[in-house]
Amino acid sequence: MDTRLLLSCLKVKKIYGRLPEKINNLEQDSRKVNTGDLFICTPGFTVDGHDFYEEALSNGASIIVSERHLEMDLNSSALIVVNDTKKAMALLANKFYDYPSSKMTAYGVTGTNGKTSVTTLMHAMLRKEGKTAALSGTNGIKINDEMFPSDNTTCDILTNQRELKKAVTSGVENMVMEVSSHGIEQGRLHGIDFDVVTFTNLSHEHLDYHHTMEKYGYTKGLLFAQLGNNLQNAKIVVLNRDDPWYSAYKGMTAYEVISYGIKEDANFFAENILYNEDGTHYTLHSPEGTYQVETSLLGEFNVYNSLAAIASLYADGYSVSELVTILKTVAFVPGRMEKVEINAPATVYLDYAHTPDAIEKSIQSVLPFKKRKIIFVAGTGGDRDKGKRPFMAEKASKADYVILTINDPRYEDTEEILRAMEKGMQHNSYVLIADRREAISHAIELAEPDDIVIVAGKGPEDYQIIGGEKLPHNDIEIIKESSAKKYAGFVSNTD
Ligand SMILES: CC(=O)N[C@H]1[C@@H](OP(=O)(O)OP(=O)(O)OC[C@H]2O[C@@H](n3ccc(=O)[nH]c3=O)[C@H](O)[C@@H]2O)O[C@H](CO)[C@@H](O)[C@@H]1O[C@H](C)C(=O)N[C@@H](C)C(=O)N[C@H](CCC(=O)O)C(=O)O
Repeated sequence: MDTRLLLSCLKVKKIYGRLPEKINNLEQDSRKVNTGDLFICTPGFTVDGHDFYEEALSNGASIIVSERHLEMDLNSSALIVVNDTKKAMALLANKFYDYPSSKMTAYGVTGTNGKTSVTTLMHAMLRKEGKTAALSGTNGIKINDEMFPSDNTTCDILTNQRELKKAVTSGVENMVMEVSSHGIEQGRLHGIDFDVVTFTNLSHEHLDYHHTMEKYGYTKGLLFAQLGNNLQNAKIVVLNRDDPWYSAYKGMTAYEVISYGIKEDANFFAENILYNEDGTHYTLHSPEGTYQVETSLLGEFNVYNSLAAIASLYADGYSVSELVTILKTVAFVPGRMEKVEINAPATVYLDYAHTPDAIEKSIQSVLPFKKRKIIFVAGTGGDRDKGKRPFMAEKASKADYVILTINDPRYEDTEEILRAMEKGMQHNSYVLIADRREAISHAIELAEPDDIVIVAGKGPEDYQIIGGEKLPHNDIEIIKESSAKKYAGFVSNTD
């Protein structure tokens, strides 16, 4: 791209050296820089990108964007000094990739729990409507039906803009993005021109990062408030009417609000809810009339998730009756109360729940059809929000038997993690097993006919982080292997 055109979006303090005519690429990681790239030095949580400008230069960077003066050979490269490199990166990325989000219908979904379910549902429903759609979130980036891995739930600004550009270039007209509070706080969303943003719920999570619920809630709210930065086209905010943050978020946005819920009067209101093993049925009152909704998704939290997905797509003009019909055909959201197909007299679900609230909802969702015991595998992560641990165990205590284990130990002492969780246990039917594989096998080993096992914590993730290493790990495979071992020779009555 022409350098002067690119830089026209920036307010620079000073330019040193001679600018090249063209820039090949933007990069924030010195290790990935190639000849002719512009390298932006950003201060991080672990290291400062300014410490790597020499590596970027030796890899061929022709421009360094920095917050301070740097010693470098200004005959072969240029230095641009700005006040805030993170903000500069957002401006440069949008300009370089030509504002891709403004060329598509962009949906953003935020909240503590339910982001992956709502975005996955919306993406699946858009695809079933025959639309082109990208999905970005915890499970990676999906362009139409092709999946690509990604490092964060909400990618960094450069990755976001690059992937959006890729989607636009391949003709994609819609994108659905999971928006994390880290993403909002770190400016990973700057310049993304959302058309509809949706809030699921807010509960205890990430307090290692945000410190208080007030700060966490306020950060989430910025997504609704910052929509006001771009007043060019109509935008809609979709809010959970039953969440205590509803009024605050309604007040923070300048845009029209559509509400959904099952308790307080809402634009999309569900009643007569029936839960059973094969799914959920409810009556939906909507601005377009009343409909009977049938979904194979389990539990009250999925009533909220399905309402959020329907309301968000309605906000962009889809007909409620069509959405209700399409919802019936969406089988499940991977790793979210997903029934694992095994040849066994017990039922096993895989779930991503790793917050107190999500664990409570996960157990609640099977209570209506509980016949015998509920065995719950509860896992938490090392080096992450430590305050939530006892509360997770407290909620897990609603199950008859609990196995406390670890999702990703990272660098933390596993005994310490388990002991912290254990403090919240409300009964004595539990065991601590640090090794996740062993914990899952133990749950399956204990399960008797008609028991329900819920393996929670990692959902469909295919790795485990131990120390600094990302090792292969798959809960579903372990469930299947353990069940095959325990129930070898079992013949189902329905076969
Ligand atoms: C604490 C945190 O959020 N860190 C995020 C942050 O990293 P950072 O700013 O600390 O980066 P850093 O490693 O210190 O490096 C600073 C700069 O030096 C550069 N560098 C570094 C090393 C080098 O050799 N050369 C070099 O140029 C880096 O490219 C970077 O530009 O910015 C990076 C790019 O956006 C993120 O990938 C990274 O997420 C880390 C991996 C992470 O684990 N984040 C979690 C907490 C997170 O964001 N989670 C949410 C999900 C929450 C939910 O479940 O709801 C998410 O959206 O994923």
